[in-house]
Amino acid sequence: MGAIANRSWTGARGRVLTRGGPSTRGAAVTEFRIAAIPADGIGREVVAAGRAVLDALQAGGGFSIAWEEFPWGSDYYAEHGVMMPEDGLAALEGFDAIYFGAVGWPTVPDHVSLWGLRLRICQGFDQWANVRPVQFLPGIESPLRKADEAALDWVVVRENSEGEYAGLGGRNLASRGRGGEIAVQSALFTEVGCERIMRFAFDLARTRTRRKVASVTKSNAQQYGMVLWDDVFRRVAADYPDVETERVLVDAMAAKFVLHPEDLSVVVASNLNADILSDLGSALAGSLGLAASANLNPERRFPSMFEPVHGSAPDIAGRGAANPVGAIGSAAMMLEHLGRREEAARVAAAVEAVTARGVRTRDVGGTASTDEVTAAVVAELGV
Ligand SMILES: NC(=O)c1ccc[n+]([C@@H]2O[C@H](COP(=O)([O-])OP(=O)(O)OC[C@H]3O[C@@H](n4cnc5c(N)ncnc54)[C@H](O)[C@@H]3O)[C@@H](O)[C@H]2O)c1
Ligand SMILES: O=C(O)[C@H](O)[C@@H](O)C(=O)O
Ligand SMILES: [K+]
Ligand SMILES: [Mn+2]
Repeated sequence: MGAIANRSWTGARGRVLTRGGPSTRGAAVTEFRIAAIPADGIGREVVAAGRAVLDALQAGGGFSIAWEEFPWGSDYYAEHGVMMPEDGLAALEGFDAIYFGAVGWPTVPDHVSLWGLRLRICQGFDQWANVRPVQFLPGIESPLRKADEAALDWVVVRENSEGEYAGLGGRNLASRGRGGEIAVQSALFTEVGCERIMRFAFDLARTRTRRKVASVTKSNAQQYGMVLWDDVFRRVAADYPDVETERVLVDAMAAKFVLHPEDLSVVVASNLNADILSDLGSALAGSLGLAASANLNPERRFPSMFEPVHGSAPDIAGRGAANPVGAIGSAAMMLEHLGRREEAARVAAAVEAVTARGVRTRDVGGTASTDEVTAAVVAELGV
């Protein structure tokens, strides 16, 4: 996780807050306006944890955070019939960043909750790059026998605006009579969409020790969209002769995650392929609860959104058992995005010190609660 803070997730083109910019109050104190959307289940528990860490950090001076919390999610849906208000995006637009928990609860169909909140924000704000690091933390055991710090250190770069999540298709209940229903779910691949995520991946690879990008494809079976994906990859790669490349079919990449993790650095994949692979990567690092992510609008025309990779985990919600490390790591990525690298590095180092000491939640073999891990991280910050 140290690497989360030490690298620029926006790649070589990374700039600090050109959109709007922070307001300044008093001498050299920067104030960030951050929208918190905890949403559902353990999303609420881990957002509270991440906020506690950031609040402890801001108490130490240098910057301050003006939080505004939005009560959107499945409870809001029960009351209002929508996951967020019609003008919700307009309400978020003026913020410097969005800190998100997780959306989804058994009372609302998952496709309604996901499309009504997370995808509405990601797609509405053109957060087309979803950056999901997979990293080794001290004191945490990986299910991979051979994994150590060097082997488990890669980033899944997820195309976050189109592909299998284009929402194209439909269901026809009537045309073929009872029992004959049909549904079509199409994927959309555009040259522009493929090119921008691939350039992002190559720029990111140039900031890493191992300059390599692996492209995940399925062009043997998907002869239109994925062949375009491959063609664009080849063309973009030609502009980065200093970066090693590889093209791997998604099923083989799943195996490679397990068998040759040391051979990966940046992994670029379409929306659905990356969604699946990033959960596998998190599990290999030890738990879904460890993984951080950033939904970036790299041009900074809109706020970017930071959230743990995991969902609302109804099976453990409300018990104080959620691992807050993924959410805290996402808060560190948010700080880095806001230009506070030094503080981001301190958060990452504090988390590493805490896991190394054995203060861990149950999913990673410990006995500590969400609050205990959070308090240990805050104490470690020493502010
Ligand atoms: N970005 C998001 O908001 C997001 C992501 C994934 C799933 N979802 C939604 O979340 C709901 C539950 O989905 P799911 O069960 O498939 O995935 P999940 O990520 O919520 O949980 C999968 C498993 O991992 C465990 N887990 C996840 N996060 C953990 C943490 N921080 N600490 C300890 N254990 C953790 C859970 O207990 C569960 O056993 C669904 O409604 C789904 O649509 C939302
Ligand atoms: O966007 C998705 O696919 C889901 O919310 C979730 O699985 C995620 O990874 O964000
Ligand atoms: K999430
Ligand atoms: Mn997922």
